[in-house]
Amino acid sequence: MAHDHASSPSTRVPLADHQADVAALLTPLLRSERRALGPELVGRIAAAERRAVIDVPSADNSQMDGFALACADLGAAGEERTLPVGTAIPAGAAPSPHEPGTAQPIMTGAPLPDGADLVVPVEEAVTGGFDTAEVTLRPVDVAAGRFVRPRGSDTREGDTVLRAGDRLTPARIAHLASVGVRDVEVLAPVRTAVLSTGSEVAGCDETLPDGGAFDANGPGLAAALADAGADVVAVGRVPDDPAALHARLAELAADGIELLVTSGGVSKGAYEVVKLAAELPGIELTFLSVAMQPGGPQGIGTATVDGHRIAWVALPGNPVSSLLSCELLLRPALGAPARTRLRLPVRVESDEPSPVALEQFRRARLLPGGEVRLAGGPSSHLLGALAVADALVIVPVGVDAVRDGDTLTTIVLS
Ligand SMILES: Nc1nc2c(c(=O)[nH]1)N[C@H]1C(S)=C(S)[C@@H](COP(=O)(O)OP(=O)(O)OC[C@H]3O[C@@H](n4cnc5c(N)ncnc54)[C@H](O)[C@@H]3O)O[C@H]1N2
Ligand code: MOO
Repeated sequence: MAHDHASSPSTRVPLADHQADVAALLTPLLRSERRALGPELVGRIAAAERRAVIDVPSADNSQMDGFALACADLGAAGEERTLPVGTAIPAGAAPSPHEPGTAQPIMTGAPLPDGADLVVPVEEAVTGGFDTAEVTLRPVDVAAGRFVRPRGSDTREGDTVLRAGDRLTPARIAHLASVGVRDVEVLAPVRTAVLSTGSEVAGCDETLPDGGAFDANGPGLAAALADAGADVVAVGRVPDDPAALHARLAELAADGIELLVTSGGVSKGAYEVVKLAAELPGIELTFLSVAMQPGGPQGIGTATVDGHRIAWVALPGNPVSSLLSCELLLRPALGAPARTRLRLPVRVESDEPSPVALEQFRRARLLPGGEVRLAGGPSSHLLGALAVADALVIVPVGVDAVRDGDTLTTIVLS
């Protein structure tokens, strides 16, 4: 059954409210799974906190190939001292206490013996070296702790090294491994289907009908949803025929789809296929107008087919509208980490009007000097400008124009 909330200005729904509704729809789909650390986890989103199992470094160790010794056996900085060469300490050794009065060869990463308190790098040996009986050192500095990496100076046992919502990156995976974490809880990808609606929409391997459009939304939404952590298992198209859409829903239900994202068919035309399909049994969709541009017309609800319930987010068909809606509604609802938001001065050639009742999202390029320049106009078919944009400038409700030099909140997309 369809519920159509009128879209007069007074009934427009604030973006934040619709974001909350989409998040609530998807929350039951967000489950976690335990996975061993591995390269396939790059981009996955942590579902639980993890803490360091050990101190890193695990012992005070040497930062240089050189000589471990006691400050007391050296003179002032720059002064030469000749010392007998003691027992060498390779990385991985468990050294005995420091032999007082000696300079013990020590390699980078090897534990500092008890009683030694600095390392003089081998480059500061004037004569002799690792394999001579004596070495003459002229250290440029003799401070205790020189070239010693203290135990736990990177991370301490018990430190939080991963929080729920963090995205796993190569550096995070390296850090987790270094502190003894072997596996992590990550969000299980939501089994998702993307359907582009519209009889004018053709696949890139098809002949374009007169006046038609190649399907931009299927590939674009699939990529954006995968980037947000979804498992996109089906990407398809349906014509403006509610029966065809209904038949497709049955296939998706049989395939265990948990989330359906459609584009198109939600505005005010005579052949709005999603709205028409919403009259069919098992479908509960609410249509609304969100106070945003692009992306005003939206739908949300469920389809229950053969006892299988699919969460359904119905996005508008214009390519920029669907992709921006995915960014603002579905990405956070899938648990992806929030994008960086910066307050930046905006550069425009001349005043750019903005609908005062709507939160407007303008495509933009970040400038090297910490400013941002609008790219292309506000129309929601201008996909080329979105393709080169690395930022979205938010023009809030109540603002009627962007003027050169205005400072506005900017979402960094890259
Ligand atoms: N009388 C009104 N007309 C429209 C309104 C309105 O409030 N009153 N809203 C406009 C806004 S805003 C948007 S956004 C669109 C949304 O329309 P639909 O969701 O019904 O989308 P369609 O009509 O199916 O398509 C719109 C546009 O996008 C092209 N399109 C659709 N799918 C794809 C695709 N997969 N790949 C590439 N291009 C696609 C389609 O050909 C149309 O040009 O409604 C406005 N109208
Ligand atoms: O909301 Mo529509 O997306 O402005 O073109």
